[in-house]
Amino acid sequence: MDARRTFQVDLAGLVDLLSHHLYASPRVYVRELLQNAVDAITARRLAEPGAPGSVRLETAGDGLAVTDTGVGLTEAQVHELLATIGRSSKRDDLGFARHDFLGQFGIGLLSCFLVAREIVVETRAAGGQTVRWTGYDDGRYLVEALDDDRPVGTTVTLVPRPGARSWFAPATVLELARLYGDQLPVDVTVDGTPTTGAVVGAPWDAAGVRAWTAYAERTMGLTPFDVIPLSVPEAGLTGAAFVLPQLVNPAHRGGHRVYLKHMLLAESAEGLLPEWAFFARCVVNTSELRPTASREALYKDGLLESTREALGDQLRGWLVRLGRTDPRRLGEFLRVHHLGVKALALHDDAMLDLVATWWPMETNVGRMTLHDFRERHGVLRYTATADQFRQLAGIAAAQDLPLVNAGYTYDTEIIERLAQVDRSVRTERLDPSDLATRFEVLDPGIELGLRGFALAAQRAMDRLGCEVVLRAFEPATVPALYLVDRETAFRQELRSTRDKVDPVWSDVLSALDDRRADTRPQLVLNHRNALVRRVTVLPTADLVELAVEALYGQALLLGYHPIRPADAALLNRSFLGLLDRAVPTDPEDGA
Ligand SMILES: Nc1ncnc2c1ncn2[C@@H]1O[C@H](COP(=O)(O)OP(=O)(O)OP(=O)(O)O)[C@@H](O)[C@H]1O
Repeated sequence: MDARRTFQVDLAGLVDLLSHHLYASPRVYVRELLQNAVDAITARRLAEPGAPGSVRLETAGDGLAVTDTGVGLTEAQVHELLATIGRSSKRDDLGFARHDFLGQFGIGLLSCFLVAREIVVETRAAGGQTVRWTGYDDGRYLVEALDDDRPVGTTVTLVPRPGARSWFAPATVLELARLYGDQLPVDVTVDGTPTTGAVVGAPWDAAGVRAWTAYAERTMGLTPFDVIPLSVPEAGLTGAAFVLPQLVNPAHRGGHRVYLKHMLLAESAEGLLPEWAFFARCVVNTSELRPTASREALYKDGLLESTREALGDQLRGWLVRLGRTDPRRLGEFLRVHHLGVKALALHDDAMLDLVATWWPMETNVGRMTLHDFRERHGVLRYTATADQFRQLAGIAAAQDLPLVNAGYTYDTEIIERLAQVDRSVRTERLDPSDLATRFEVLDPGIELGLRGFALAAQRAMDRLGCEVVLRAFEPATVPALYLVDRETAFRQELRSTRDKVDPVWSDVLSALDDRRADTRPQLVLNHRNALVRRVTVLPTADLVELAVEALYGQALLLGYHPIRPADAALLNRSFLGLLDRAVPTDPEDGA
């Protein structure tokens, strides 16, 4: 005996699955109905090219009727296609989706049960009799032959579920039909109002910038900085990328408006552009990319990947072209989107060149591009933090050292990458302690005369692990500089972090620390500065200490160095000490 049986399907359970796990919202029911109507018209036109193509949605009573001029179904087809979940007429003999059609899974009609308790399909195929199929949400269905002579086509009528009536409000149906179907190549009306064609269409093939701009304003509420036409023939894709007029957060990946065979798939699809292209939003129509079963996103496959690359190339091409033909406009673009372009430059030579040629950077000899800086000054000398630039820009300029502020995001990497890509590019990261080697040493006679001062000053600074050096440098207005080499600065920061974190991290950080490698930070006093010269001849060691401590504190603050507790205590002491000496004592006050 053959023990094989057929699965039973619990329709209520399946509808629940669809509504809670497959579709994001019941609103997709309008899309599925439109899609079936359009596919039926396509099927009819395959045999009868001049056949009418219209879809009428009518919100009579509290339900909805959708009438199409498509192929219709024979009674046998009704039994086969409507009564079997997962059966579709839109797949070929091998079970692949047929290219002409939108549907493929054989579950679309089921989605109507998200909002309807009853679905009635009245349909007539050419040469056949009208058939009425009534499906109930408990899984029963009824098929009857009708004796009427309606034109070839189908009317699907939905009887709302209690609680789902709002999905059938005329304004809602109109809005949804427009949303999903405004690009369909057939006439769709909702209660007589057209929703397709020139009224709200996208200018797919007209492709004029003005038409696209108007489209972007209408659908995305933005006036693009520019419109880049897109085309990827292997994906049957055409459309446009809108360059955003404002800065967007790179972490917030914007979605794209994707139409699949002219039916809206998603208003915010991801994965169509490479991540770096966050300055653009697309609207595209594709015939070859595949939808996920919920039809709300693109299926991630090799074709999507190669399409993404091709679209990335088209955006990159636009940027490079703009650099060649309209640098002023490229400048405007970069002012808004430089972060994205710089991120791109880390991997892409054309973008690297674009940034080096067109992006003006802050330098201590005025704003200029890296390209111009190199032409004028040879070596790309830079500081890796903006604080260091602020501290050293003026001093370096006075020593004739042109300096780029590479403290902004990606700038250091970009400069270093320039040297990797082109061996003739020389770069140099300025180490503050190297700067001291460019300062003039004092005349040995003068130096000898200041020995007493130097000893007292060094005594004051020993407590802070700092070495006092006397030099002469420009600008003379700067009395003192606190210079610490890069490695030591790093370890100092590590130590101050370690003091603040919990023991586990503290141990990890200790392992990175090697005090023996520390070089002592230097307090460089400027003998060209009049105040410093006066300090060097102060009569007592006490006063020298106070004054040197004050100069130290000022140099720390000026250089944006971190203030440790010991520094704060010292600043306090020297400030109050100096104040005490500056303010006359009150004769009345015994103290
Ligand atoms: N308006 C219609 N006119 C003619 N045939 C229809 C109509 N609506 C549905 N059908 C038939 O019913 C079948 C099942 O429809 P259903 O919407 O469930 O799945 P599908 O459109 O094939 O695939 P998908 O789940 O991807 O939408 C279709 O393949 C089609 O043959």
